[in-house]
Formats: sequence, C-alpha cells, structure tokens
Amino acid sequence: MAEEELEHQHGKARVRVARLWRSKVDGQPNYLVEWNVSVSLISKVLPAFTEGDNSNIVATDTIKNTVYAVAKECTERLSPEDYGVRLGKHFLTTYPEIVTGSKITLFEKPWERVTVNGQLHDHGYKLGSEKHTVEVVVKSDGEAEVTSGVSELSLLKTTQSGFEGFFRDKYTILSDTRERMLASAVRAVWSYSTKPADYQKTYEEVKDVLVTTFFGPPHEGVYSPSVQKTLYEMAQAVLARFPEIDSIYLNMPNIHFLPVNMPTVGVKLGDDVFTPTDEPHGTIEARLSRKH
Ligand SMILES: O=c1[nH]c(=O)c2[nH]c(=O)[nH]c2[nH]1
Repeated sequence: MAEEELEHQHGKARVRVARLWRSKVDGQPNYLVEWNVSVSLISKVLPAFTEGDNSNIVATDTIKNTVYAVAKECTERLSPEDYGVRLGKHFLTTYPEIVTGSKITLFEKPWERVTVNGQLHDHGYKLGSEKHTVEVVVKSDGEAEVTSGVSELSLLKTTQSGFEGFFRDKYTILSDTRERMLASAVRAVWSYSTKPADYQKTYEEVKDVLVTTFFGPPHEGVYSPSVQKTLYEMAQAVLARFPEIDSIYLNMPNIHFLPVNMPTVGVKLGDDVFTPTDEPHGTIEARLSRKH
C-alpha cells in the first residue's frame, strides 16, 4: 500500500436546543432562545477508521447530550457566540488526551417577544425572519476564533434602483433601466480582530447598519446603480462603524421582480404588476477586508 494520510473529523449536526431562563432578564420575566447546533471534533481516533478500534471515540450521541448539558450550565442569558465558545472549549478541556480541535456552527431561530395591546407579553413569543449565525473554531492551544453572521435578511425596495451601462453582446436582451424593484435575501458573515464587548449588541448593530445602508434615509432613500455597488457600500459601512470587525462577506442574491407584459393581447402591466421570481436569481457576493 502506498503511503497515505487520512484527515478525519466527527460530530453531530443540527442538534436543536431551546434554553429558557426563568429569571428576570432585561426587565422581562423570562427569556427564550432556540439554537440549532452542529459540532465537529478533530480527535485522535485514527485507529477507529483504520483498525475498527473505537476506544477513543467520543460518541456522537455523547456530543449531542453535551449540547444540552452545556446549555443547562449557562445559568445566565448569553449570546450564541458565547455559548459556542463555551461548548467548543468544553470538548478540549474534557478530553485533553483525545480532542485537539472543535468547530461549532449554530444559528438562532428568531423567536421574538410578542406585543399584545401595545405591551411586551410576559411569556409570549412569535417567529421573526432573519437568523443569527455563528461559527466558533477552537484550536489545539485552546484559542477560539469566532465569526458571526446573519442569514435570510430579506429586504425589498420598490424604487431607487436601476441597472444600466453593462456589457452587451449578441445574447444580451436586458434593457437599461433606472427604475426597478430591488430585493434580496442577504447573508452576511463577519470576523473580529478583537473580541467585541457584547456579541449580541454588535449583531443587532451590524444588522442595523446593513439595513440602513441598503435603504438610505426614510423619505429620499438612496439610489442603487447595481446590487454590486450597494453590497460594497453595505460592507464599507460595517467596517467604518466597527473597528473590531476585520472582514465581512456578503452574499446578496438578486431576487427579480419582473414586470408583467402581455403584448399579444395588447395589455401592458409593467408599471405595477410583477412576477416575483427567486429561480433563477442573480448571485452577487464579495468579501471586504481591512488591509494590514
Ligand atoms: O444589480 C445587478 N447586477 C447584475 O450583475 C445584474 N445582471 C442582471 O441581469 N441584472 C443585474 N442587476
């Protein structure tokens, strides 16, 4: 047999855990989060693959149970980032002879406290839209690298968007326009050069900067000459506002709202009737990083 190298990891994917803190949090009588957690371990289990020797395997069932146990140990409300770091480090400190690295990916389901008669309800929640996403990588030295993000942040504006002056050839049929709808389901992922004071607060503020830059001021808005330019401005605004953020990746599908026209029956609906189409959609993505 020629020389070989086997790279391996194992873990448990998509463990759903809800954590309820029954004590008062931020003036509210309780606080609920739902996380969907995936764990992957780098560990010294080569003989399991090559010899069938399972003696060093931390069973994926044990990994699943640890997700719940660590959530229980977190007696105070905490951000998904802080939970991810705690969980990722747990595997290295609990199995120091076996586990040399861990990767935790999770997203938080957007349960929001409901408002009834203009007041926040004590124990009622409804599901919102976008998700808070987290990735934590714990290295063999015990250091944790954290990236945060948001996904499914669906944004739409009805005007102040166009696309013109693009390259044309024999297959180009798209017309120039300075008036179209612009819609996207934004996915953003950012990394930190230094740990922020509060991951949860930073998440809320980054989201706010992304949304504000996409739309512009409430009445006049801001003109978008392309998804590309708007994406770049959103990324720039985040780096300008948060010195602790080192790099941001944005993925912004262009979800087309195609004006409906029925020329054969002489009906033109284009100004106010559209077909929303998410397939196919444009894919526009970029990462903006600080130069060191
Ligand atoms: O903002 C846009 N960017 C593109 O690259 C593109 N391509 C396209 O067909 N429409 C658009 N819109």
